[in-house]
Amino acid sequence: MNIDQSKIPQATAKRLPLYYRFLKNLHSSGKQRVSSAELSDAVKVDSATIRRDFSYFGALGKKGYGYNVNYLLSFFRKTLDQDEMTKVSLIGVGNLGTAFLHYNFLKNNNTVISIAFDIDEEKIGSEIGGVPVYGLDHLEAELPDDVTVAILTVPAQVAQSITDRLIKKGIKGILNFTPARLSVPDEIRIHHIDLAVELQSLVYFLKHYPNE
Ligand SMILES: NC(=O)c1ccc[n+]([C@@H]2O[C@H](COP(=O)([O-])OP(=O)(O)OC[C@H]3O[C@@H](n4cnc5c(N)ncnc54)[C@H](O)[C@@H]3O)[C@@H](O)[C@H]2O)c1
Repeated sequence: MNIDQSKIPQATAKRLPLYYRFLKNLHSSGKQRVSSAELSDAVKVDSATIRRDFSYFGALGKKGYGYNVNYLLSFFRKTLDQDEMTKVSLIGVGNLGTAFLHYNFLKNNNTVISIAFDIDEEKIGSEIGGVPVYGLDHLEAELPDDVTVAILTVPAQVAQSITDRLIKKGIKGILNFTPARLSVPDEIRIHHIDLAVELQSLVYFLKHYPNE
């Protein structure tokens, strides 16, 4: 089935990796079908939302049968480009950056950090978690053209200038962990991740919706 991916709402697209991970586990345990109620319980998304999400990609669960796990998995694999390895760069090999380099992204999807940059002479030339660390001076020379995603874990004050260089070099998407609000051209995609905001939101929900 051919699905126009630009028609999938962003909120739905964001839940795909969640569904994918759970379905992969189901598949490896030998399960062939799953109901939206089971899925809902596992991924903590209400079943009406799941049914709506799945309807965008033509998976219409049958009453009393549920969804075909194989069909969904192959759809997700294609949609999330799981058949292709996505190489990612990481800039700033400090506390956070080092933890990411040690974390095995491959475990859950086909994303791998393949190259890292820093300015610290002690880190430059080393390998951390199997990933080579280069000097930021060599960004333009060393960043391969097929790496189009970058994770930013540098101090906030240098984030914008590094972002400008990354974009010039062809980076299309940035996962920004720094508190800096970055200005980028419209065609560049930035996702901000802020643990403090997430924590605050968690505490807020616990306080105001304790029984949900
Ligand atoms: N989003 C979150 O939830 C969250 C949580 C913790 C920290 N942070 C942010 O993440 C960033 C990194 O935090 P950390 O604790 O790992 O800091 P850190 O000081 O341990 O690491 C920063 C690294 O960046 C390197 N660096 C400095 N200037 C550079 C440059 N111009 N080019 C390349 N590398 C450079 C440093 O040598 C160091 O290795 C900070 O901006 C911090 O505020 C975000």
